[in-house]
Amino acid sequence: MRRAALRLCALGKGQLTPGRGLTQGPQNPKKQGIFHIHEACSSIHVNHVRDKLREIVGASTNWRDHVKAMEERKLLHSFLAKSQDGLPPRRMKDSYIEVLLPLGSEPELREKYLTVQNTVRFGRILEDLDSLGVLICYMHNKIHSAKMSPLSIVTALVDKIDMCKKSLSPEQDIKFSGHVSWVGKTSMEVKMQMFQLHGDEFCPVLDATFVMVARDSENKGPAFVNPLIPESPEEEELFRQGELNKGRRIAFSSTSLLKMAPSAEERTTIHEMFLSTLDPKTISFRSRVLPSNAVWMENSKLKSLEICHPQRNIFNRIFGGFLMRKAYELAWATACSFGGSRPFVVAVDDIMFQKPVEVGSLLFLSSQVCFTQNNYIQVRVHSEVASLQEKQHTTTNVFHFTFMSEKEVPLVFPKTYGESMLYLDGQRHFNSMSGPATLRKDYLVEP
Ligand SMILES: CCCCCCCCCCCCCCCCCC(=O)SCCNC(=O)CCNC(=O)[C@H](O)C(C)(C)COP(=O)(O)OP(=O)(O)OC[C@H]1O[C@@H](n2cnc3c(N)ncnc32)[C@H](O)[C@@H]1OP(=O)(O)O
Repeated sequence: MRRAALRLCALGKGQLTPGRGLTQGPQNPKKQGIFHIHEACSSIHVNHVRDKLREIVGASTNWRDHVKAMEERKLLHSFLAKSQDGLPPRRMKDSYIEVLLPLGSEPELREKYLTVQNTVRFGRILEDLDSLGVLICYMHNKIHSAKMSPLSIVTALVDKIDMCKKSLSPEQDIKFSGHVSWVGKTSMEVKMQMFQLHGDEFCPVLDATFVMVARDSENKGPAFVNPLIPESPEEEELFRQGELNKGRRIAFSSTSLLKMAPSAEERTTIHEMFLSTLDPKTISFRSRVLPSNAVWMENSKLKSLEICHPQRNIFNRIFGGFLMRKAYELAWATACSFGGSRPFVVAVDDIMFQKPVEVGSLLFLSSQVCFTQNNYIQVRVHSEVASLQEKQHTTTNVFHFTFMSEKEVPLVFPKTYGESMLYLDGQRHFNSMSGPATLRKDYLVEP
């Protein structure tokens, strides 16, 4: 079964090894998973990540110049490699970056990340991870003689994010690091970690794996990426894991309920739920009665609409991080309204960017509770786009979030066959989360 993508785990120092597998120098932070404060000096400021990206893709800060600049990217086509063999291999440390988010020392920056409960907005962290992942891939594919890159790198998948620390403080500096850990022909796996300052040490709080895909200068077709050469047994293990991850993703998608019937056990679950909603007074399959302490799935929905303005775009596509933040915040509100108390996110399952969201489109987000158990609420967010001219809607993403509520929550009951499939899918995502019972209340992550 597929592992949950964002998982809260009890973490002892040393459970994560930042930059693990990297062989030397400043790229090899302490194996124990802790940075000392004086080691933070080589980091770039979080605001510079986007400046650097702008420079690399040749984007402007205003829309009119940006459109022109994107047109000019056509000229970069000639720099694209005809085959992967024509590209020089890179090492993991070539793409290694450290980024500082100085929440402690820059109060004006803190405002952007602050929740009303005085914790860090997790949606903002998702956005930063997305931008960092793209920058890391550009470092891997850097052409040393050119300032701009002919590649358009897009986020394809948030494979997993493991939270490893209790609540994130908005008053302590945060540090990110990451590097490319595996490459295919046109795709790259990126591993990133996040640390927060405690005393004079940066301690691990989050571990993330994204998959990015390289496209040509105009983002119209695939483009080759530089090969990756592991340099040590640790790096070889990371690379091998990347290969296994690819196989695991294929296997997981082939058993999707969109392709295959539910298992016998799952069918029994659904039938028993159906029987428990039949009205004993009428011998009929049609009269349905909601059991006590339960909610019909259709009554657990929240929806939102975004008009996709140019502000958050790359290659005329809306940033993946922005989409993740919007979906996450809607899911949080859905869990809050369903459970009637404050929810804490415990898992984010793989977020697949199936289709781009074009600047100017309408983005419809639809969030729904699809499975519950004890204090846990499994929320699914479906996102689709429509252009202003055409009425036709296209699915771009499906997000799965697991929340833990302060109180026990009602059961959710499907009425239709389609809702039953949503229920089973939610259950699969919930069960793929390892050890929810071990999660503690102080492992808080807010919207
Ligand atoms: C006022 C003006 C303002 C302007 C501001 C401008 C500022 C710019 C600078 C600041 C930038 C900062 C923002 C950071 C941007 C972040 C990037 C994004 O968000 S990007 C936006 C958000 N993202 C999007 O919009 C992306 C939307 N999605 C897509 O476009 C497509 O689905 C696709 C391209 C990702 C794949 O298309 P598909 O037809 O399937 O392609 P192929 O069959 O050719 O396969 C190619 C390779 O991909 C692999 N692979 C594929 N899928 C997966 C997967 N799920 N899982 C794993 N792997 C996957 C597949 O195995 C193969 O690998 P390999 O064997 O070659 O190694």
